[in-house]
Amino acid sequence: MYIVTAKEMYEMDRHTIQEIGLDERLLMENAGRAVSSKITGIISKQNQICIFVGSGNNGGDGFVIARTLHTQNYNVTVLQIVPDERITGEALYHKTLYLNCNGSVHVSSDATEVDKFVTSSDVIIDAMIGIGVHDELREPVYTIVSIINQKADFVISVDIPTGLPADEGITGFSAIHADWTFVIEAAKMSLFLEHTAPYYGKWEVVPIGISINTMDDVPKKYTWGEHHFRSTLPKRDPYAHKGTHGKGLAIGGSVEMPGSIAMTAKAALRAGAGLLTVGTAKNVISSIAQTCIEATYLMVDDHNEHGGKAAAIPFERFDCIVMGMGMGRDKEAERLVMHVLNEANCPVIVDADGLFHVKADPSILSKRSDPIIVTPHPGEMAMLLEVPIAELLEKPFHYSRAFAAIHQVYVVLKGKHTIITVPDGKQAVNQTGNQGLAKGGSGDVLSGIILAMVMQHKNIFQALCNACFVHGAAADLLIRDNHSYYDLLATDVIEGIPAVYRTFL
Ligand SMILES: NC(=O)C1=CN([C@@H]2O[C@H](COP(=O)(O)OP(=O)(O)OC[C@H]3O[C@@H](n4cnc5c(N)ncnc54)[C@H](OP(=O)(O)O)[C@@H]3O)[C@@H](O)[C@H]2O)[C@@H](O)CC1
Ligand SMILES: [K+]
Repeated sequence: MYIVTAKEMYEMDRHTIQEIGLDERLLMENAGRAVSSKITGIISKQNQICIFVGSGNNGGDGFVIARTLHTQNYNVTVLQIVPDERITGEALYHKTLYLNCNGSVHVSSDATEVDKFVTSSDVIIDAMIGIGVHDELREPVYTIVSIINQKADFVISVDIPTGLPADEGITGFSAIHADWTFVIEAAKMSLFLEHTAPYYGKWEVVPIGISINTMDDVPKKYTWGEHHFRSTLPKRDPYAHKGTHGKGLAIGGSVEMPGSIAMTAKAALRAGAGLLTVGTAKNVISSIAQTCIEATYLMVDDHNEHGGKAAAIPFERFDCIVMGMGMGRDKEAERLVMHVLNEANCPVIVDADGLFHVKADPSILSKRSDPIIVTPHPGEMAMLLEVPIAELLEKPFHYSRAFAAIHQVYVVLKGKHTIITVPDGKQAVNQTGNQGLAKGGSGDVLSGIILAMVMQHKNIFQALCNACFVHGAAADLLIRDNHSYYDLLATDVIEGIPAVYRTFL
């Protein structure tokens, strides 16, 4: 499923209409029909339905929905919130068809009238404004939206809640708070932003026959879900040996935080790493070796003796390295991070404290020829980019792309909607996971899964997307079967990985 800006969506519409030749009124018919067939799945013929229609093509979709529901004997009426002369083009064509079927249309934007329609309806269908919104809502739409938000029982938005921007980076708006939104053809960016996503309520994307196979410039953002995972996870070769599945090195852990690296190691092994070495401080080895007996250990740093021993890391033995989890923020850890980035000739994943050390000299990233993957949470990403966290969260696609391009790295920006970005700007949003993952250790587990996936895939983008998928899906299955959002632990997620493989493969 593509994720688009308003501009990209208009270009997809234009291409379908002008280059493919699909009549615009037919496209509107498809849109209205597709949304109607979803709406009939969640309302009943006993419901009083009022469709709020505006002057653009979103309103045109509303008239198609009105006719479709009316001809199927639903109790439906239209409240047109703009004067008749504002309904033009294909929207007027569809209004005429609806009227020809004896559909009823009231024209009013008066607050008292609107209030009456809202309070006497069980279901409001919002087809006032779609992706054509610009700036903050003007009157009378502003007041109509407020009345609906305060008094409506159940609101279904068509394409996007009225008033909500489709794009990232816009904060000054007021919008419908929908219970459900049926999104037309492609997910709009605002579905994945913390400050806009809640306005959609539940949502589903409905295809309407847009055809973009012949477009020169297809959108570079899409969602990553079950069918991607199934089709891209490499099959295990029956003749494989442990080396086939990668020799990984996980560097991190400190006396204060020995658990982080243990979780990374266990998660990597559960996710399919062939061999796993933990590189950590001497006194950390003794404390975690019992909990992760499948791993081997390498002493990379000993704070009690003579400082770093990083030079002793046999880089040639490893296919991929992950570092940073619980390693601490002292100078020795920084030296170790820089040493690995300078010397390792395999993909390196930098997480947690590793990112803090990279901040000292981010130019080190673009100097490497082997791939680098950074896995920040929003706070770490904001720190790396030197922007306020709120600003980052308003434009996470933009900032991920900027960081990936400047430093030529892969970025996994963790969050409710984890965004995976490739240096060339391609982006995916992972579709699995839940709020149970908002706990200490979650990122350490993801790092381990990423390590395992990078070693098993040829394509790093697919590896990162599949790692996020596995991590989130493990949490989803655990919540479904035997945990709650409250009690889920990072170690439970590791033990949930087998269920992901057994369910989806
Ligand atoms: N292209 C296609 O073929 C297809 C398009 N499709 C559908 O069309 C939708 C896009 O349609 P669109 O481009 O006509 O814009 P739309 O969202 O209806 O809004 C325009 C109206 O909003 C008004 N308005 C804007 N800002 C405002 C504000 N701040 N405060 C108040 N009013 C404001 C603006 O008024 P104006 O500012 O011009 O006075 C104008 O009247 C899309 O979301 C999808 O549902 C599908 O059917 C598939 C085929
Ligand atoms: K709408």
